[in-house]
Amino acid sequence: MVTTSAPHTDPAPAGTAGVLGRLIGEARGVRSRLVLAAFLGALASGCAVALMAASAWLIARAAQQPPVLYLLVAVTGVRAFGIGRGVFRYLERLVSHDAAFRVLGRLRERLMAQLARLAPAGLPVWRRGDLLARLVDDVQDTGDAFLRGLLPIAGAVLVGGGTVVLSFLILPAAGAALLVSLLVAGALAPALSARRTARTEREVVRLRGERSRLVGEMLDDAAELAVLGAFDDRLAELDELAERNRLVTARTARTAGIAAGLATLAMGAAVWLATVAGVPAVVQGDLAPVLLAVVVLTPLALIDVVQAVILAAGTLRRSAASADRVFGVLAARPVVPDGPTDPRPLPDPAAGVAVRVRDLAVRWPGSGRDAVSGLDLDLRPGRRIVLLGESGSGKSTVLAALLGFLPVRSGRFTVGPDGASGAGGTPVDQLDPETVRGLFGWCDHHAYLFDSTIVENVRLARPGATDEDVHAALRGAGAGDWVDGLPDGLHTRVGQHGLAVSGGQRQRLAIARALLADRPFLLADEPAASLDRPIADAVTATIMRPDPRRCVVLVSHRPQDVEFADEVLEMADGRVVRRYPGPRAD
Ligand SMILES: Nc1ncnc2c1ncn2[C@@H]1O[C@H](COP(=O)(O)OP(=O)(O)OP(=O)(O)O)[C@@H](O)[C@H]1O
Repeated sequence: MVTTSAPHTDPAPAGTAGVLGRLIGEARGVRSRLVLAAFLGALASGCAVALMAASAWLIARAAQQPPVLYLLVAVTGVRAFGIGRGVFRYLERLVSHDAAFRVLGRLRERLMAQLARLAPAGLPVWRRGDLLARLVDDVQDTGDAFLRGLLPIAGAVLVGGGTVVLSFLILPAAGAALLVSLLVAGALAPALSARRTARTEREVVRLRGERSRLVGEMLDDAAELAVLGAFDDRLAELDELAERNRLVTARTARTAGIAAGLATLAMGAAVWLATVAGVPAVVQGDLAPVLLAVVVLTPLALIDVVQAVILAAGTLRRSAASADRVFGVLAARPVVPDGPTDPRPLPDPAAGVAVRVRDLAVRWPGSGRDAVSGLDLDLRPGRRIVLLGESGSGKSTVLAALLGFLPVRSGRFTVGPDGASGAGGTPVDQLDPETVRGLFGWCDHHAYLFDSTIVENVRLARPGATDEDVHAALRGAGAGDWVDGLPDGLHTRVGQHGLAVSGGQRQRLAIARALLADRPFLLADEPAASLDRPIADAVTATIMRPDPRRCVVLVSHRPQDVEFADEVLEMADGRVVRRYPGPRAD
């Protein structure tokens, strides 16, 4: 079976500033939307501050009992700011989410393309659950860097700066006091909390990946763990992770709480300082009494703004840790290099294609030795080759190499028209890897079935195929009678992971897929493994049925399978140790 595993360690985490810089780089094309969102956010917060200032002025002025006409503008202003706050916040949400989702959409597309480049040999460097956490939760958190991080901070700077200028114009001492308070509340408090929680935010994200990995493994292997009695150990491990997560989260929350308290105190100090500076100014006639209410009360409206900055600072650190994990996937180098920019054309498959392998050596990522070496192989239309050998002798690796899942370390691997000499073939590294892979059909005993119908599961191999084509492939795979006997026929659902079908039926669906794909080369990796002898014989006979257009390579543990072969290769320790013609050889 073609599976891979290699230890993976993420590179050292990048600093928050570096990751955020890269994230801003990712926002190409939506930057004007982000700037607009920052302005709309500032307008919404600005309306809240203006509402407080206008209300303060209105109350103070009303206390002087002027003709009501003098109050009308302020009354209208209070209404307008009250409405404006909601309207601008709504618009800000609309624009910022639109921008963030565009960035995330592009990021997800690139991640999917990267997974396709890495699969299959390069993917298992991440455990499944961890990779899933990176693709779902971490990408989501990455979007928060804009929505709950950068934008609230940009809005706070704009509205905080504007309020300081306003206060300064009314009473310079109050403006200066507000500036200092804002620096303490909006910069010093978040910076202090950042120092204390720099590692914990990263740890929260890492623990989430760990948890996801563990839960994934428990769900995948639930039956085996239950039988082995190992479920409780896993649950205990999960509990331990949850406890560590609780401790780390509590520490982060405590620090954020202290920072929020400090910020509130600083803003309270701004109110107090404005009062201390404002009252003598009123007594000396330097400040109108109604404006005293404005400079004293306005800082209160900024408390929400600075609290949002403190939350944003925490969000930015967590988002940066998440984005770093996402960028880690994007930065992974594929095991097999991308194809040439200007690939040579393939021979026309209809006219017959031949694959020629000479002295080929390949090795798995992370392994220090070649899994297969010195391999010679000739695949031509109509040939049936059986690979025999002990477990671990390298049979599946030969198929992985043919499928282009592993790079050629040494030797020759060429594709050319049938009948051409070796020199007539083109080396695979000069061809488009996808096109070369398109020459091969693949069928192994772990064929994955999606929770869908039989027809859709088989049609995966050729998306444009009609129901009749699928039915013909199923008949070819010896599953025609079984499918016809089902109440819903082709449209019967196979259940989650194909649990509603037996092992033999699953194999036949896998063969039907390979037949429907109708590729010139069919690679079958122990398709009859774990099947009863009569069913295994029937499945193998179906795959090895003579077809002058198709070449089949069968990996098998069953010596009796040589009866179908033109050529038999026996492998041991990654090398072909014996090669002889099969009974069907010309
Ligand atoms: N992902 C991998 N990473 C590292 N080494 C691997 C990997 N997959 C296979 N190998 C190694 O390659 C060698 C050949 O394994 P391979 O799976 O090709 O043997 P096989 O003959 O197909 O065995 P089986 O019959 O059990 O499937 C073994 O030493 C194995 O440990």
